[in-house]
Amino acid sequence: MAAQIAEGAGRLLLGVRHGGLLDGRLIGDAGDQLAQAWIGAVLRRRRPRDAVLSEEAEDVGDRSTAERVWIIDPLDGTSEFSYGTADWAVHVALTEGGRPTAAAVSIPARGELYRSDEVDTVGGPLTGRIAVSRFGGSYESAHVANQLGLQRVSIGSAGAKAMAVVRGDVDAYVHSGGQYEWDNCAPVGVCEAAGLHCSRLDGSEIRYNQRVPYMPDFVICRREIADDVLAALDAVW
Ligand SMILES: Nc1ncnc2c1ncn2[C@@H]1O[C@H](COP(=O)(O)O)[C@@H](OP(=O)(O)O)[C@H]1O
Ligand SMILES: [Mg+2]
Repeated sequence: MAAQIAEGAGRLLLGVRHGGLLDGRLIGDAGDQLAQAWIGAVLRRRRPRDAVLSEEAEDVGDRSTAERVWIIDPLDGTSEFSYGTADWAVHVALTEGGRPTAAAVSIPARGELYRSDEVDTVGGPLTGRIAVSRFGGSYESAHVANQLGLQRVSIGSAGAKAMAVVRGDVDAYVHSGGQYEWDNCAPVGVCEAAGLHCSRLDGSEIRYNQRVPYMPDFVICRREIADDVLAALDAVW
């Protein structure tokens, strides 16, 4: 279900970009609203008993007592989507007891769909690269890059950066300074299924469906470098 939703919303969003008829703020708003409307309708019809936390909607259901909560970002990387690049994503995760148990991330402009039930374990040679935000990343990510000698690669959208680790394009994605649960829940669900290290910057487990859905810091990286990344962070975090 998560994968179908991520793929379907991705098709809708490609439709929103069709023909270059909209631009700027208008295209971002249209994308956010249309993807949210469709995803909300699907979950109401198909999973009426589950609670839903989405960037673009009021909370649905009582998240404080619900065991099953869908955490959705209908369009992550709205500014990249508006700008016309390919680094934007749809995030769909089911959490149970605060952990993602089924997750999908689509990167529609690349024709890619990542799903926790089918993703391969990430292997192959390390690349010596780290994904950072288009806005340059944080002090902590720069420190990790310097300590491990990683080259920084700018990618928009949390989902697109996380999937760059899954694809094997980069070895790590280190974020601090703010994000919400919808920005990283489905990406973390896919990355965990792909055998990657995922934790808060202090090394603790990432838990979702908190009362205030703020998830401001995390690291996603290849297991081979996880100890070194956490040791580097220990000095600054
Ligand atoms: N300091 C911060 N506080 C809140 N949200 C942040 C943030 N930094 C990044 N984000 C959100 O995380 C997503 C990826 O950002 P970035 O590409 O800069 O890494 C974006 O989501 P949206 O595009 O869904 O708004 C962005 O809004
Ligand atoms: Mg987002």
